[in-house]
Amino acid sequence: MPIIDDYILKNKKIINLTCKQLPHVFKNVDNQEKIKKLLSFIHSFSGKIIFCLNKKEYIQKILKVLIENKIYPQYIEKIIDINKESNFFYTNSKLKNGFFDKKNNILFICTKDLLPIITQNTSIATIIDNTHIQKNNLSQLIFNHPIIHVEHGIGRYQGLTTIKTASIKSEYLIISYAEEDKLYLPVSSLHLISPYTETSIEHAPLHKLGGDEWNKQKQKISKTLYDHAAQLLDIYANRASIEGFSFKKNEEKYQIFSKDCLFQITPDQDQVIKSVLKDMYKSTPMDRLICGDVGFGKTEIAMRSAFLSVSNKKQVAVLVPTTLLAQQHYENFKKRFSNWSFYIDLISRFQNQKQQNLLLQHTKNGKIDILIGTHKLLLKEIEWYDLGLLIIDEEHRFGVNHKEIIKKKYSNIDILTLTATPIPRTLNMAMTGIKDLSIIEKPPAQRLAVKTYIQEYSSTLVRNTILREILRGGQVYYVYNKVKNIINIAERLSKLIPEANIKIGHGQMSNIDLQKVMNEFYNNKFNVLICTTIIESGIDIPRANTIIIENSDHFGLSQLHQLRGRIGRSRYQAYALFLVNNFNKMTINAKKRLEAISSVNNFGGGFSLSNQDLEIRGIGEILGKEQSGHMKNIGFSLYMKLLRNAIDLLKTGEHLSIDKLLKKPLEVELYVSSLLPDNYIVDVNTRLFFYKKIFNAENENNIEQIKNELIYQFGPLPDFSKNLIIIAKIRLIAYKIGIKRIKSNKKIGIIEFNNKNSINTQYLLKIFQDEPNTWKMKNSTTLQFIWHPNDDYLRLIWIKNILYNLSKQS
Ligand SMILES: Nc1ncnc2c1ncn2[C@@H]1O[C@H](COP(=O)(O)OP(=O)(O)OP(=O)(O)O)[C@@H](O)[C@H]1O
Repeated sequence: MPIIDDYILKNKKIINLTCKQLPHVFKNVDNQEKIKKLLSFIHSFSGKIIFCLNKKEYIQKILKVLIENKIYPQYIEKIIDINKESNFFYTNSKLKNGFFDKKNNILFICTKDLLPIITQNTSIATIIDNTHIQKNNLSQLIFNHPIIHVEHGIGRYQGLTTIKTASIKSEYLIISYAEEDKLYLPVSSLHLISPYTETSIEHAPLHKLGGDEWNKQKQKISKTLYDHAAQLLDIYANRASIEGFSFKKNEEKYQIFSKDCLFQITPDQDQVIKSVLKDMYKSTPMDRLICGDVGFGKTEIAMRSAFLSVSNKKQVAVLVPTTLLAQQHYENFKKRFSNWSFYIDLISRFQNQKQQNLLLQHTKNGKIDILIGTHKLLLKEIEWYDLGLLIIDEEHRFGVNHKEIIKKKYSNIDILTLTATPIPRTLNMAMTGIKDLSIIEKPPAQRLAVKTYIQEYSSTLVRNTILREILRGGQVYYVYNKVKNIINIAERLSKLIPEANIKIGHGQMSNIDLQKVMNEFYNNKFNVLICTTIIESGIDIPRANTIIIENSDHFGLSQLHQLRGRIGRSRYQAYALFLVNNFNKMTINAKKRLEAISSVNNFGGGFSLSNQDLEIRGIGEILGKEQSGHMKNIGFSLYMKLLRNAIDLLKTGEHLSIDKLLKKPLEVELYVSSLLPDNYIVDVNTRLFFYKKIFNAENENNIEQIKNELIYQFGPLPDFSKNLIIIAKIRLIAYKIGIKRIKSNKKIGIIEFNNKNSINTQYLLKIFQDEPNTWKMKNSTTLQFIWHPNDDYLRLIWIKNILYNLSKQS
């Protein structure tokens, strides 16, 4: 799953210079060093540049700096204070026609609330003057925010610093602890820290460096982790022991069914379908979660698995959250299976008792092959002739109670769960491996990312937005979530846009009326549907490509994402306009949600939004009460990390202790300067991002890719950064063969092995023979060496080659 940083850097080329440095540039215009950095950035960047400044006085200051340095005429076409422009559409069209179509570099000056609008445009660098907007990326470290270090506990992140000891330069993360102690953490050890979001920022319970408190907490937690891991292993074992049905392949029929699909499935869809079918061929019951963002084509996967089931004479239940979606699926399944004689039916709360009884009878006697329905499918009275597969669509919409019923009622059949925005509990199950997980990462071809705007309500804006859509022949969802007033909204909009043909749809209408409206909308009989969130789940109307949501600050994050997912489902550009009444009156969490939704404006954001949602809401929601208490002490990320280690240890039958859980990290100190200098990458968060990426890389190829990414974005690697890349590769190999520590001073060094290692002893003997003056055994697990070449880079290459050969088994 790409994290947001990744997305920003890879796809949009937005560089956020939200660092503590920049305000100083503005406040302290005499600081030549900082001005130089800023100017070098402007010179090096070939896209468009926005300065997003909070205070008017900064605008004056930066203008002064730029004009004094003759930057203005050469690099900047125009400087405007966008904040003066109150009407978004005016601003936006101006952006499009006036500035952003031009190839020259542009400097934009604006205040932060307008940033989401401007960043819709590609190739923009934004320079933001405080950390406010960055909060939307919660996975990133924020100055002064609490973080947790596995060995030292909770402290506060205080930025990065370069430290030079005996001519060696490296970069360190500063973490402050209680009593003003500070820890300097080498960037190669970033994996030891995790975010801590359990309390408000101010109330984080900081630990004392070297104190006992943290160790005590960890000891306590190891017991809980043990129990939790054992419980999970029990679940895996139970699952593996349940005997299910193993479906038989019928390649010929399956190929015919696949060929009927109206589109070419994407490689991701293909991969996911293969995993699903493979599960179904096995005799243990499938429990697989398919995560694919809104509109990515999960339904076809459901249909193909259903086909395998019914062609094995096994019934299929398709459980969906709303009657509207049930109806849509019913029609789509009927169309998709129209060349086959399988019997498909729909159960809903709108059927009368007689109709329902008949359905129940047909389900019991096996007449029905595929039954689609809402919670009705969970009724006690439903009995199946021979059920083989349960498909749960929009899993995030079902509560714990429903899931309990499912577990009991459908314990030994195959279950396929589909979701775009998994809820924390499900995410957790996938993370701990209780469920198998497949992800559809990419959308079908020809999709365009929805353009999202967050604006205060304005009737002109609403009129313009609706008109633009209907004039190009498209349709509009207008979401207003209070049934009581919805009729007034319809009147207001009819007056405002007499050109539009408007109708209402909501959950309190009779099923027949609602169905009629939806059918008419589907068939383009009118062009604006004013509706509640009933459309939120799965509704698929390719011609509807604008959505306007009133009071969008009252909606949850995944709800907003789902609603936006109703548009942009074909090849047309779609627009989402999230309206709020008053920016200044929004709650902090509402702001965070809207910032998050506008930042995840791309495809595949559902998964990261789920994670962000989790962080906004706090982790209390993820597990039962018992574990969440303990998690509060150590933070969600660390808890999950330790839990995974605990499961691994238990599997090997090892005794579990906190030291083992923490897996002492590998130490590499090689007496060479290695860092990404701040004149190479100015922004501290971007540096951190790359450090994390480099040291988390899974193999050498990944490191090479990151190196190329750096060169592409920031130019040729400085020498110190070349060293960093080699050190990352050294760490990878060292870890793989079971090395505990590599350490050196200017002349000699040591390589210390773990007791369990996989080094090639033949090669070890060979180096003793070939270079007797260089190598000796210091003790049974430690090798000592003398450094040969003088050049730092060559030394690193030398040691890397030695390790590489030690890792090769003959
Ligand atoms: N490979 C593909 N190529 C082209 N169109 C596709 C492809 N896969 C699916 N589609 C179309 O994309 C639209 C969305 O697909 P689908 O309804 O299956 O999405 P979904 O993943 O279920 O979304 P949601 O989570 O919003 O319910 C449908 O109109 C479908 O026909």
